[in-house]
Amino acid sequence: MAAARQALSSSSSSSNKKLVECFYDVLSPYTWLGFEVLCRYRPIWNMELRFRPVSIAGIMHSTGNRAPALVPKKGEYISKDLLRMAKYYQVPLHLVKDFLGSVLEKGTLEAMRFVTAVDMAEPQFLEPVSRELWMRLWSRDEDITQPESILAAAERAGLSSDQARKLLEMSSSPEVKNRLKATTDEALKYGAFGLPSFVAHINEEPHLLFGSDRLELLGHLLGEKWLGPVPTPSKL
Ligand SMILES: N[C@@H](CCC(=O)N[C@@H](CS)C(=O)NCC(=O)O)C(=O)O
Repeated sequence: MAAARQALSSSSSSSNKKLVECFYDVLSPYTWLGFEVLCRYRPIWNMELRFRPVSIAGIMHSTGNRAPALVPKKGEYISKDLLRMAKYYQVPLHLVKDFLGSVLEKGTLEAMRFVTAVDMAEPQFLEPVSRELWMRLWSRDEDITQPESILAAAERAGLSSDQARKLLEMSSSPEVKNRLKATTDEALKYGAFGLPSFVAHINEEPHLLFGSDRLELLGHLLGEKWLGPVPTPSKL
């Protein structure tokens, strides 16, 4: 909350942009869809978009929730829904063959600690590093748990191998672990129970929205027009 207040005061003094926080973990495929569409709207809507890395495992554990894919019928539905949404949202998402074993079991804690280190030390790389991790896992079905996988994503995002190694070292520090936990706690305080969780700050009131399918409503709350998942200049 303190971070949101600080971002609000520094942004609102220089512009009227409304702060939108996107709480995310690269384990979540639905979040990737929402993340990409919000990036497309950043130059269109009068908003300041802030990416906030969290731990989805921490959110699930604290709220007593669990991954919907663990309910077999939901898992079946989600496999179809994700592909339909990916096509509609124009995000190159494909299904992971062994989601329960290779993703849920191993988790993304190391990857999200790395992302948090990037946020703290090289914030200009936060967006591309997150995208490259999603590309590895949810587009090419590649590992993101091993250090070399994380380093490969970081270098693809434009970090030098030296920078990436330093960030990897930093990602096991208490500062980074505490920051990831603090951001996860912030999301929980806003009422998050899953991801993506977006928090729109309107008239100093935080509004929590859950789901990549809530972006039209987000636009409505911001007083902005929804132009579909792929807004083009001709529609402006
Ligand atoms: N309808 C939502 C589904 C989002 C979703 O299922 N997110 C998962 C992680 S990928 C989650 O956290 N689910 C928690 C829940 O459904 O309670 C969307 O379109 O984004």
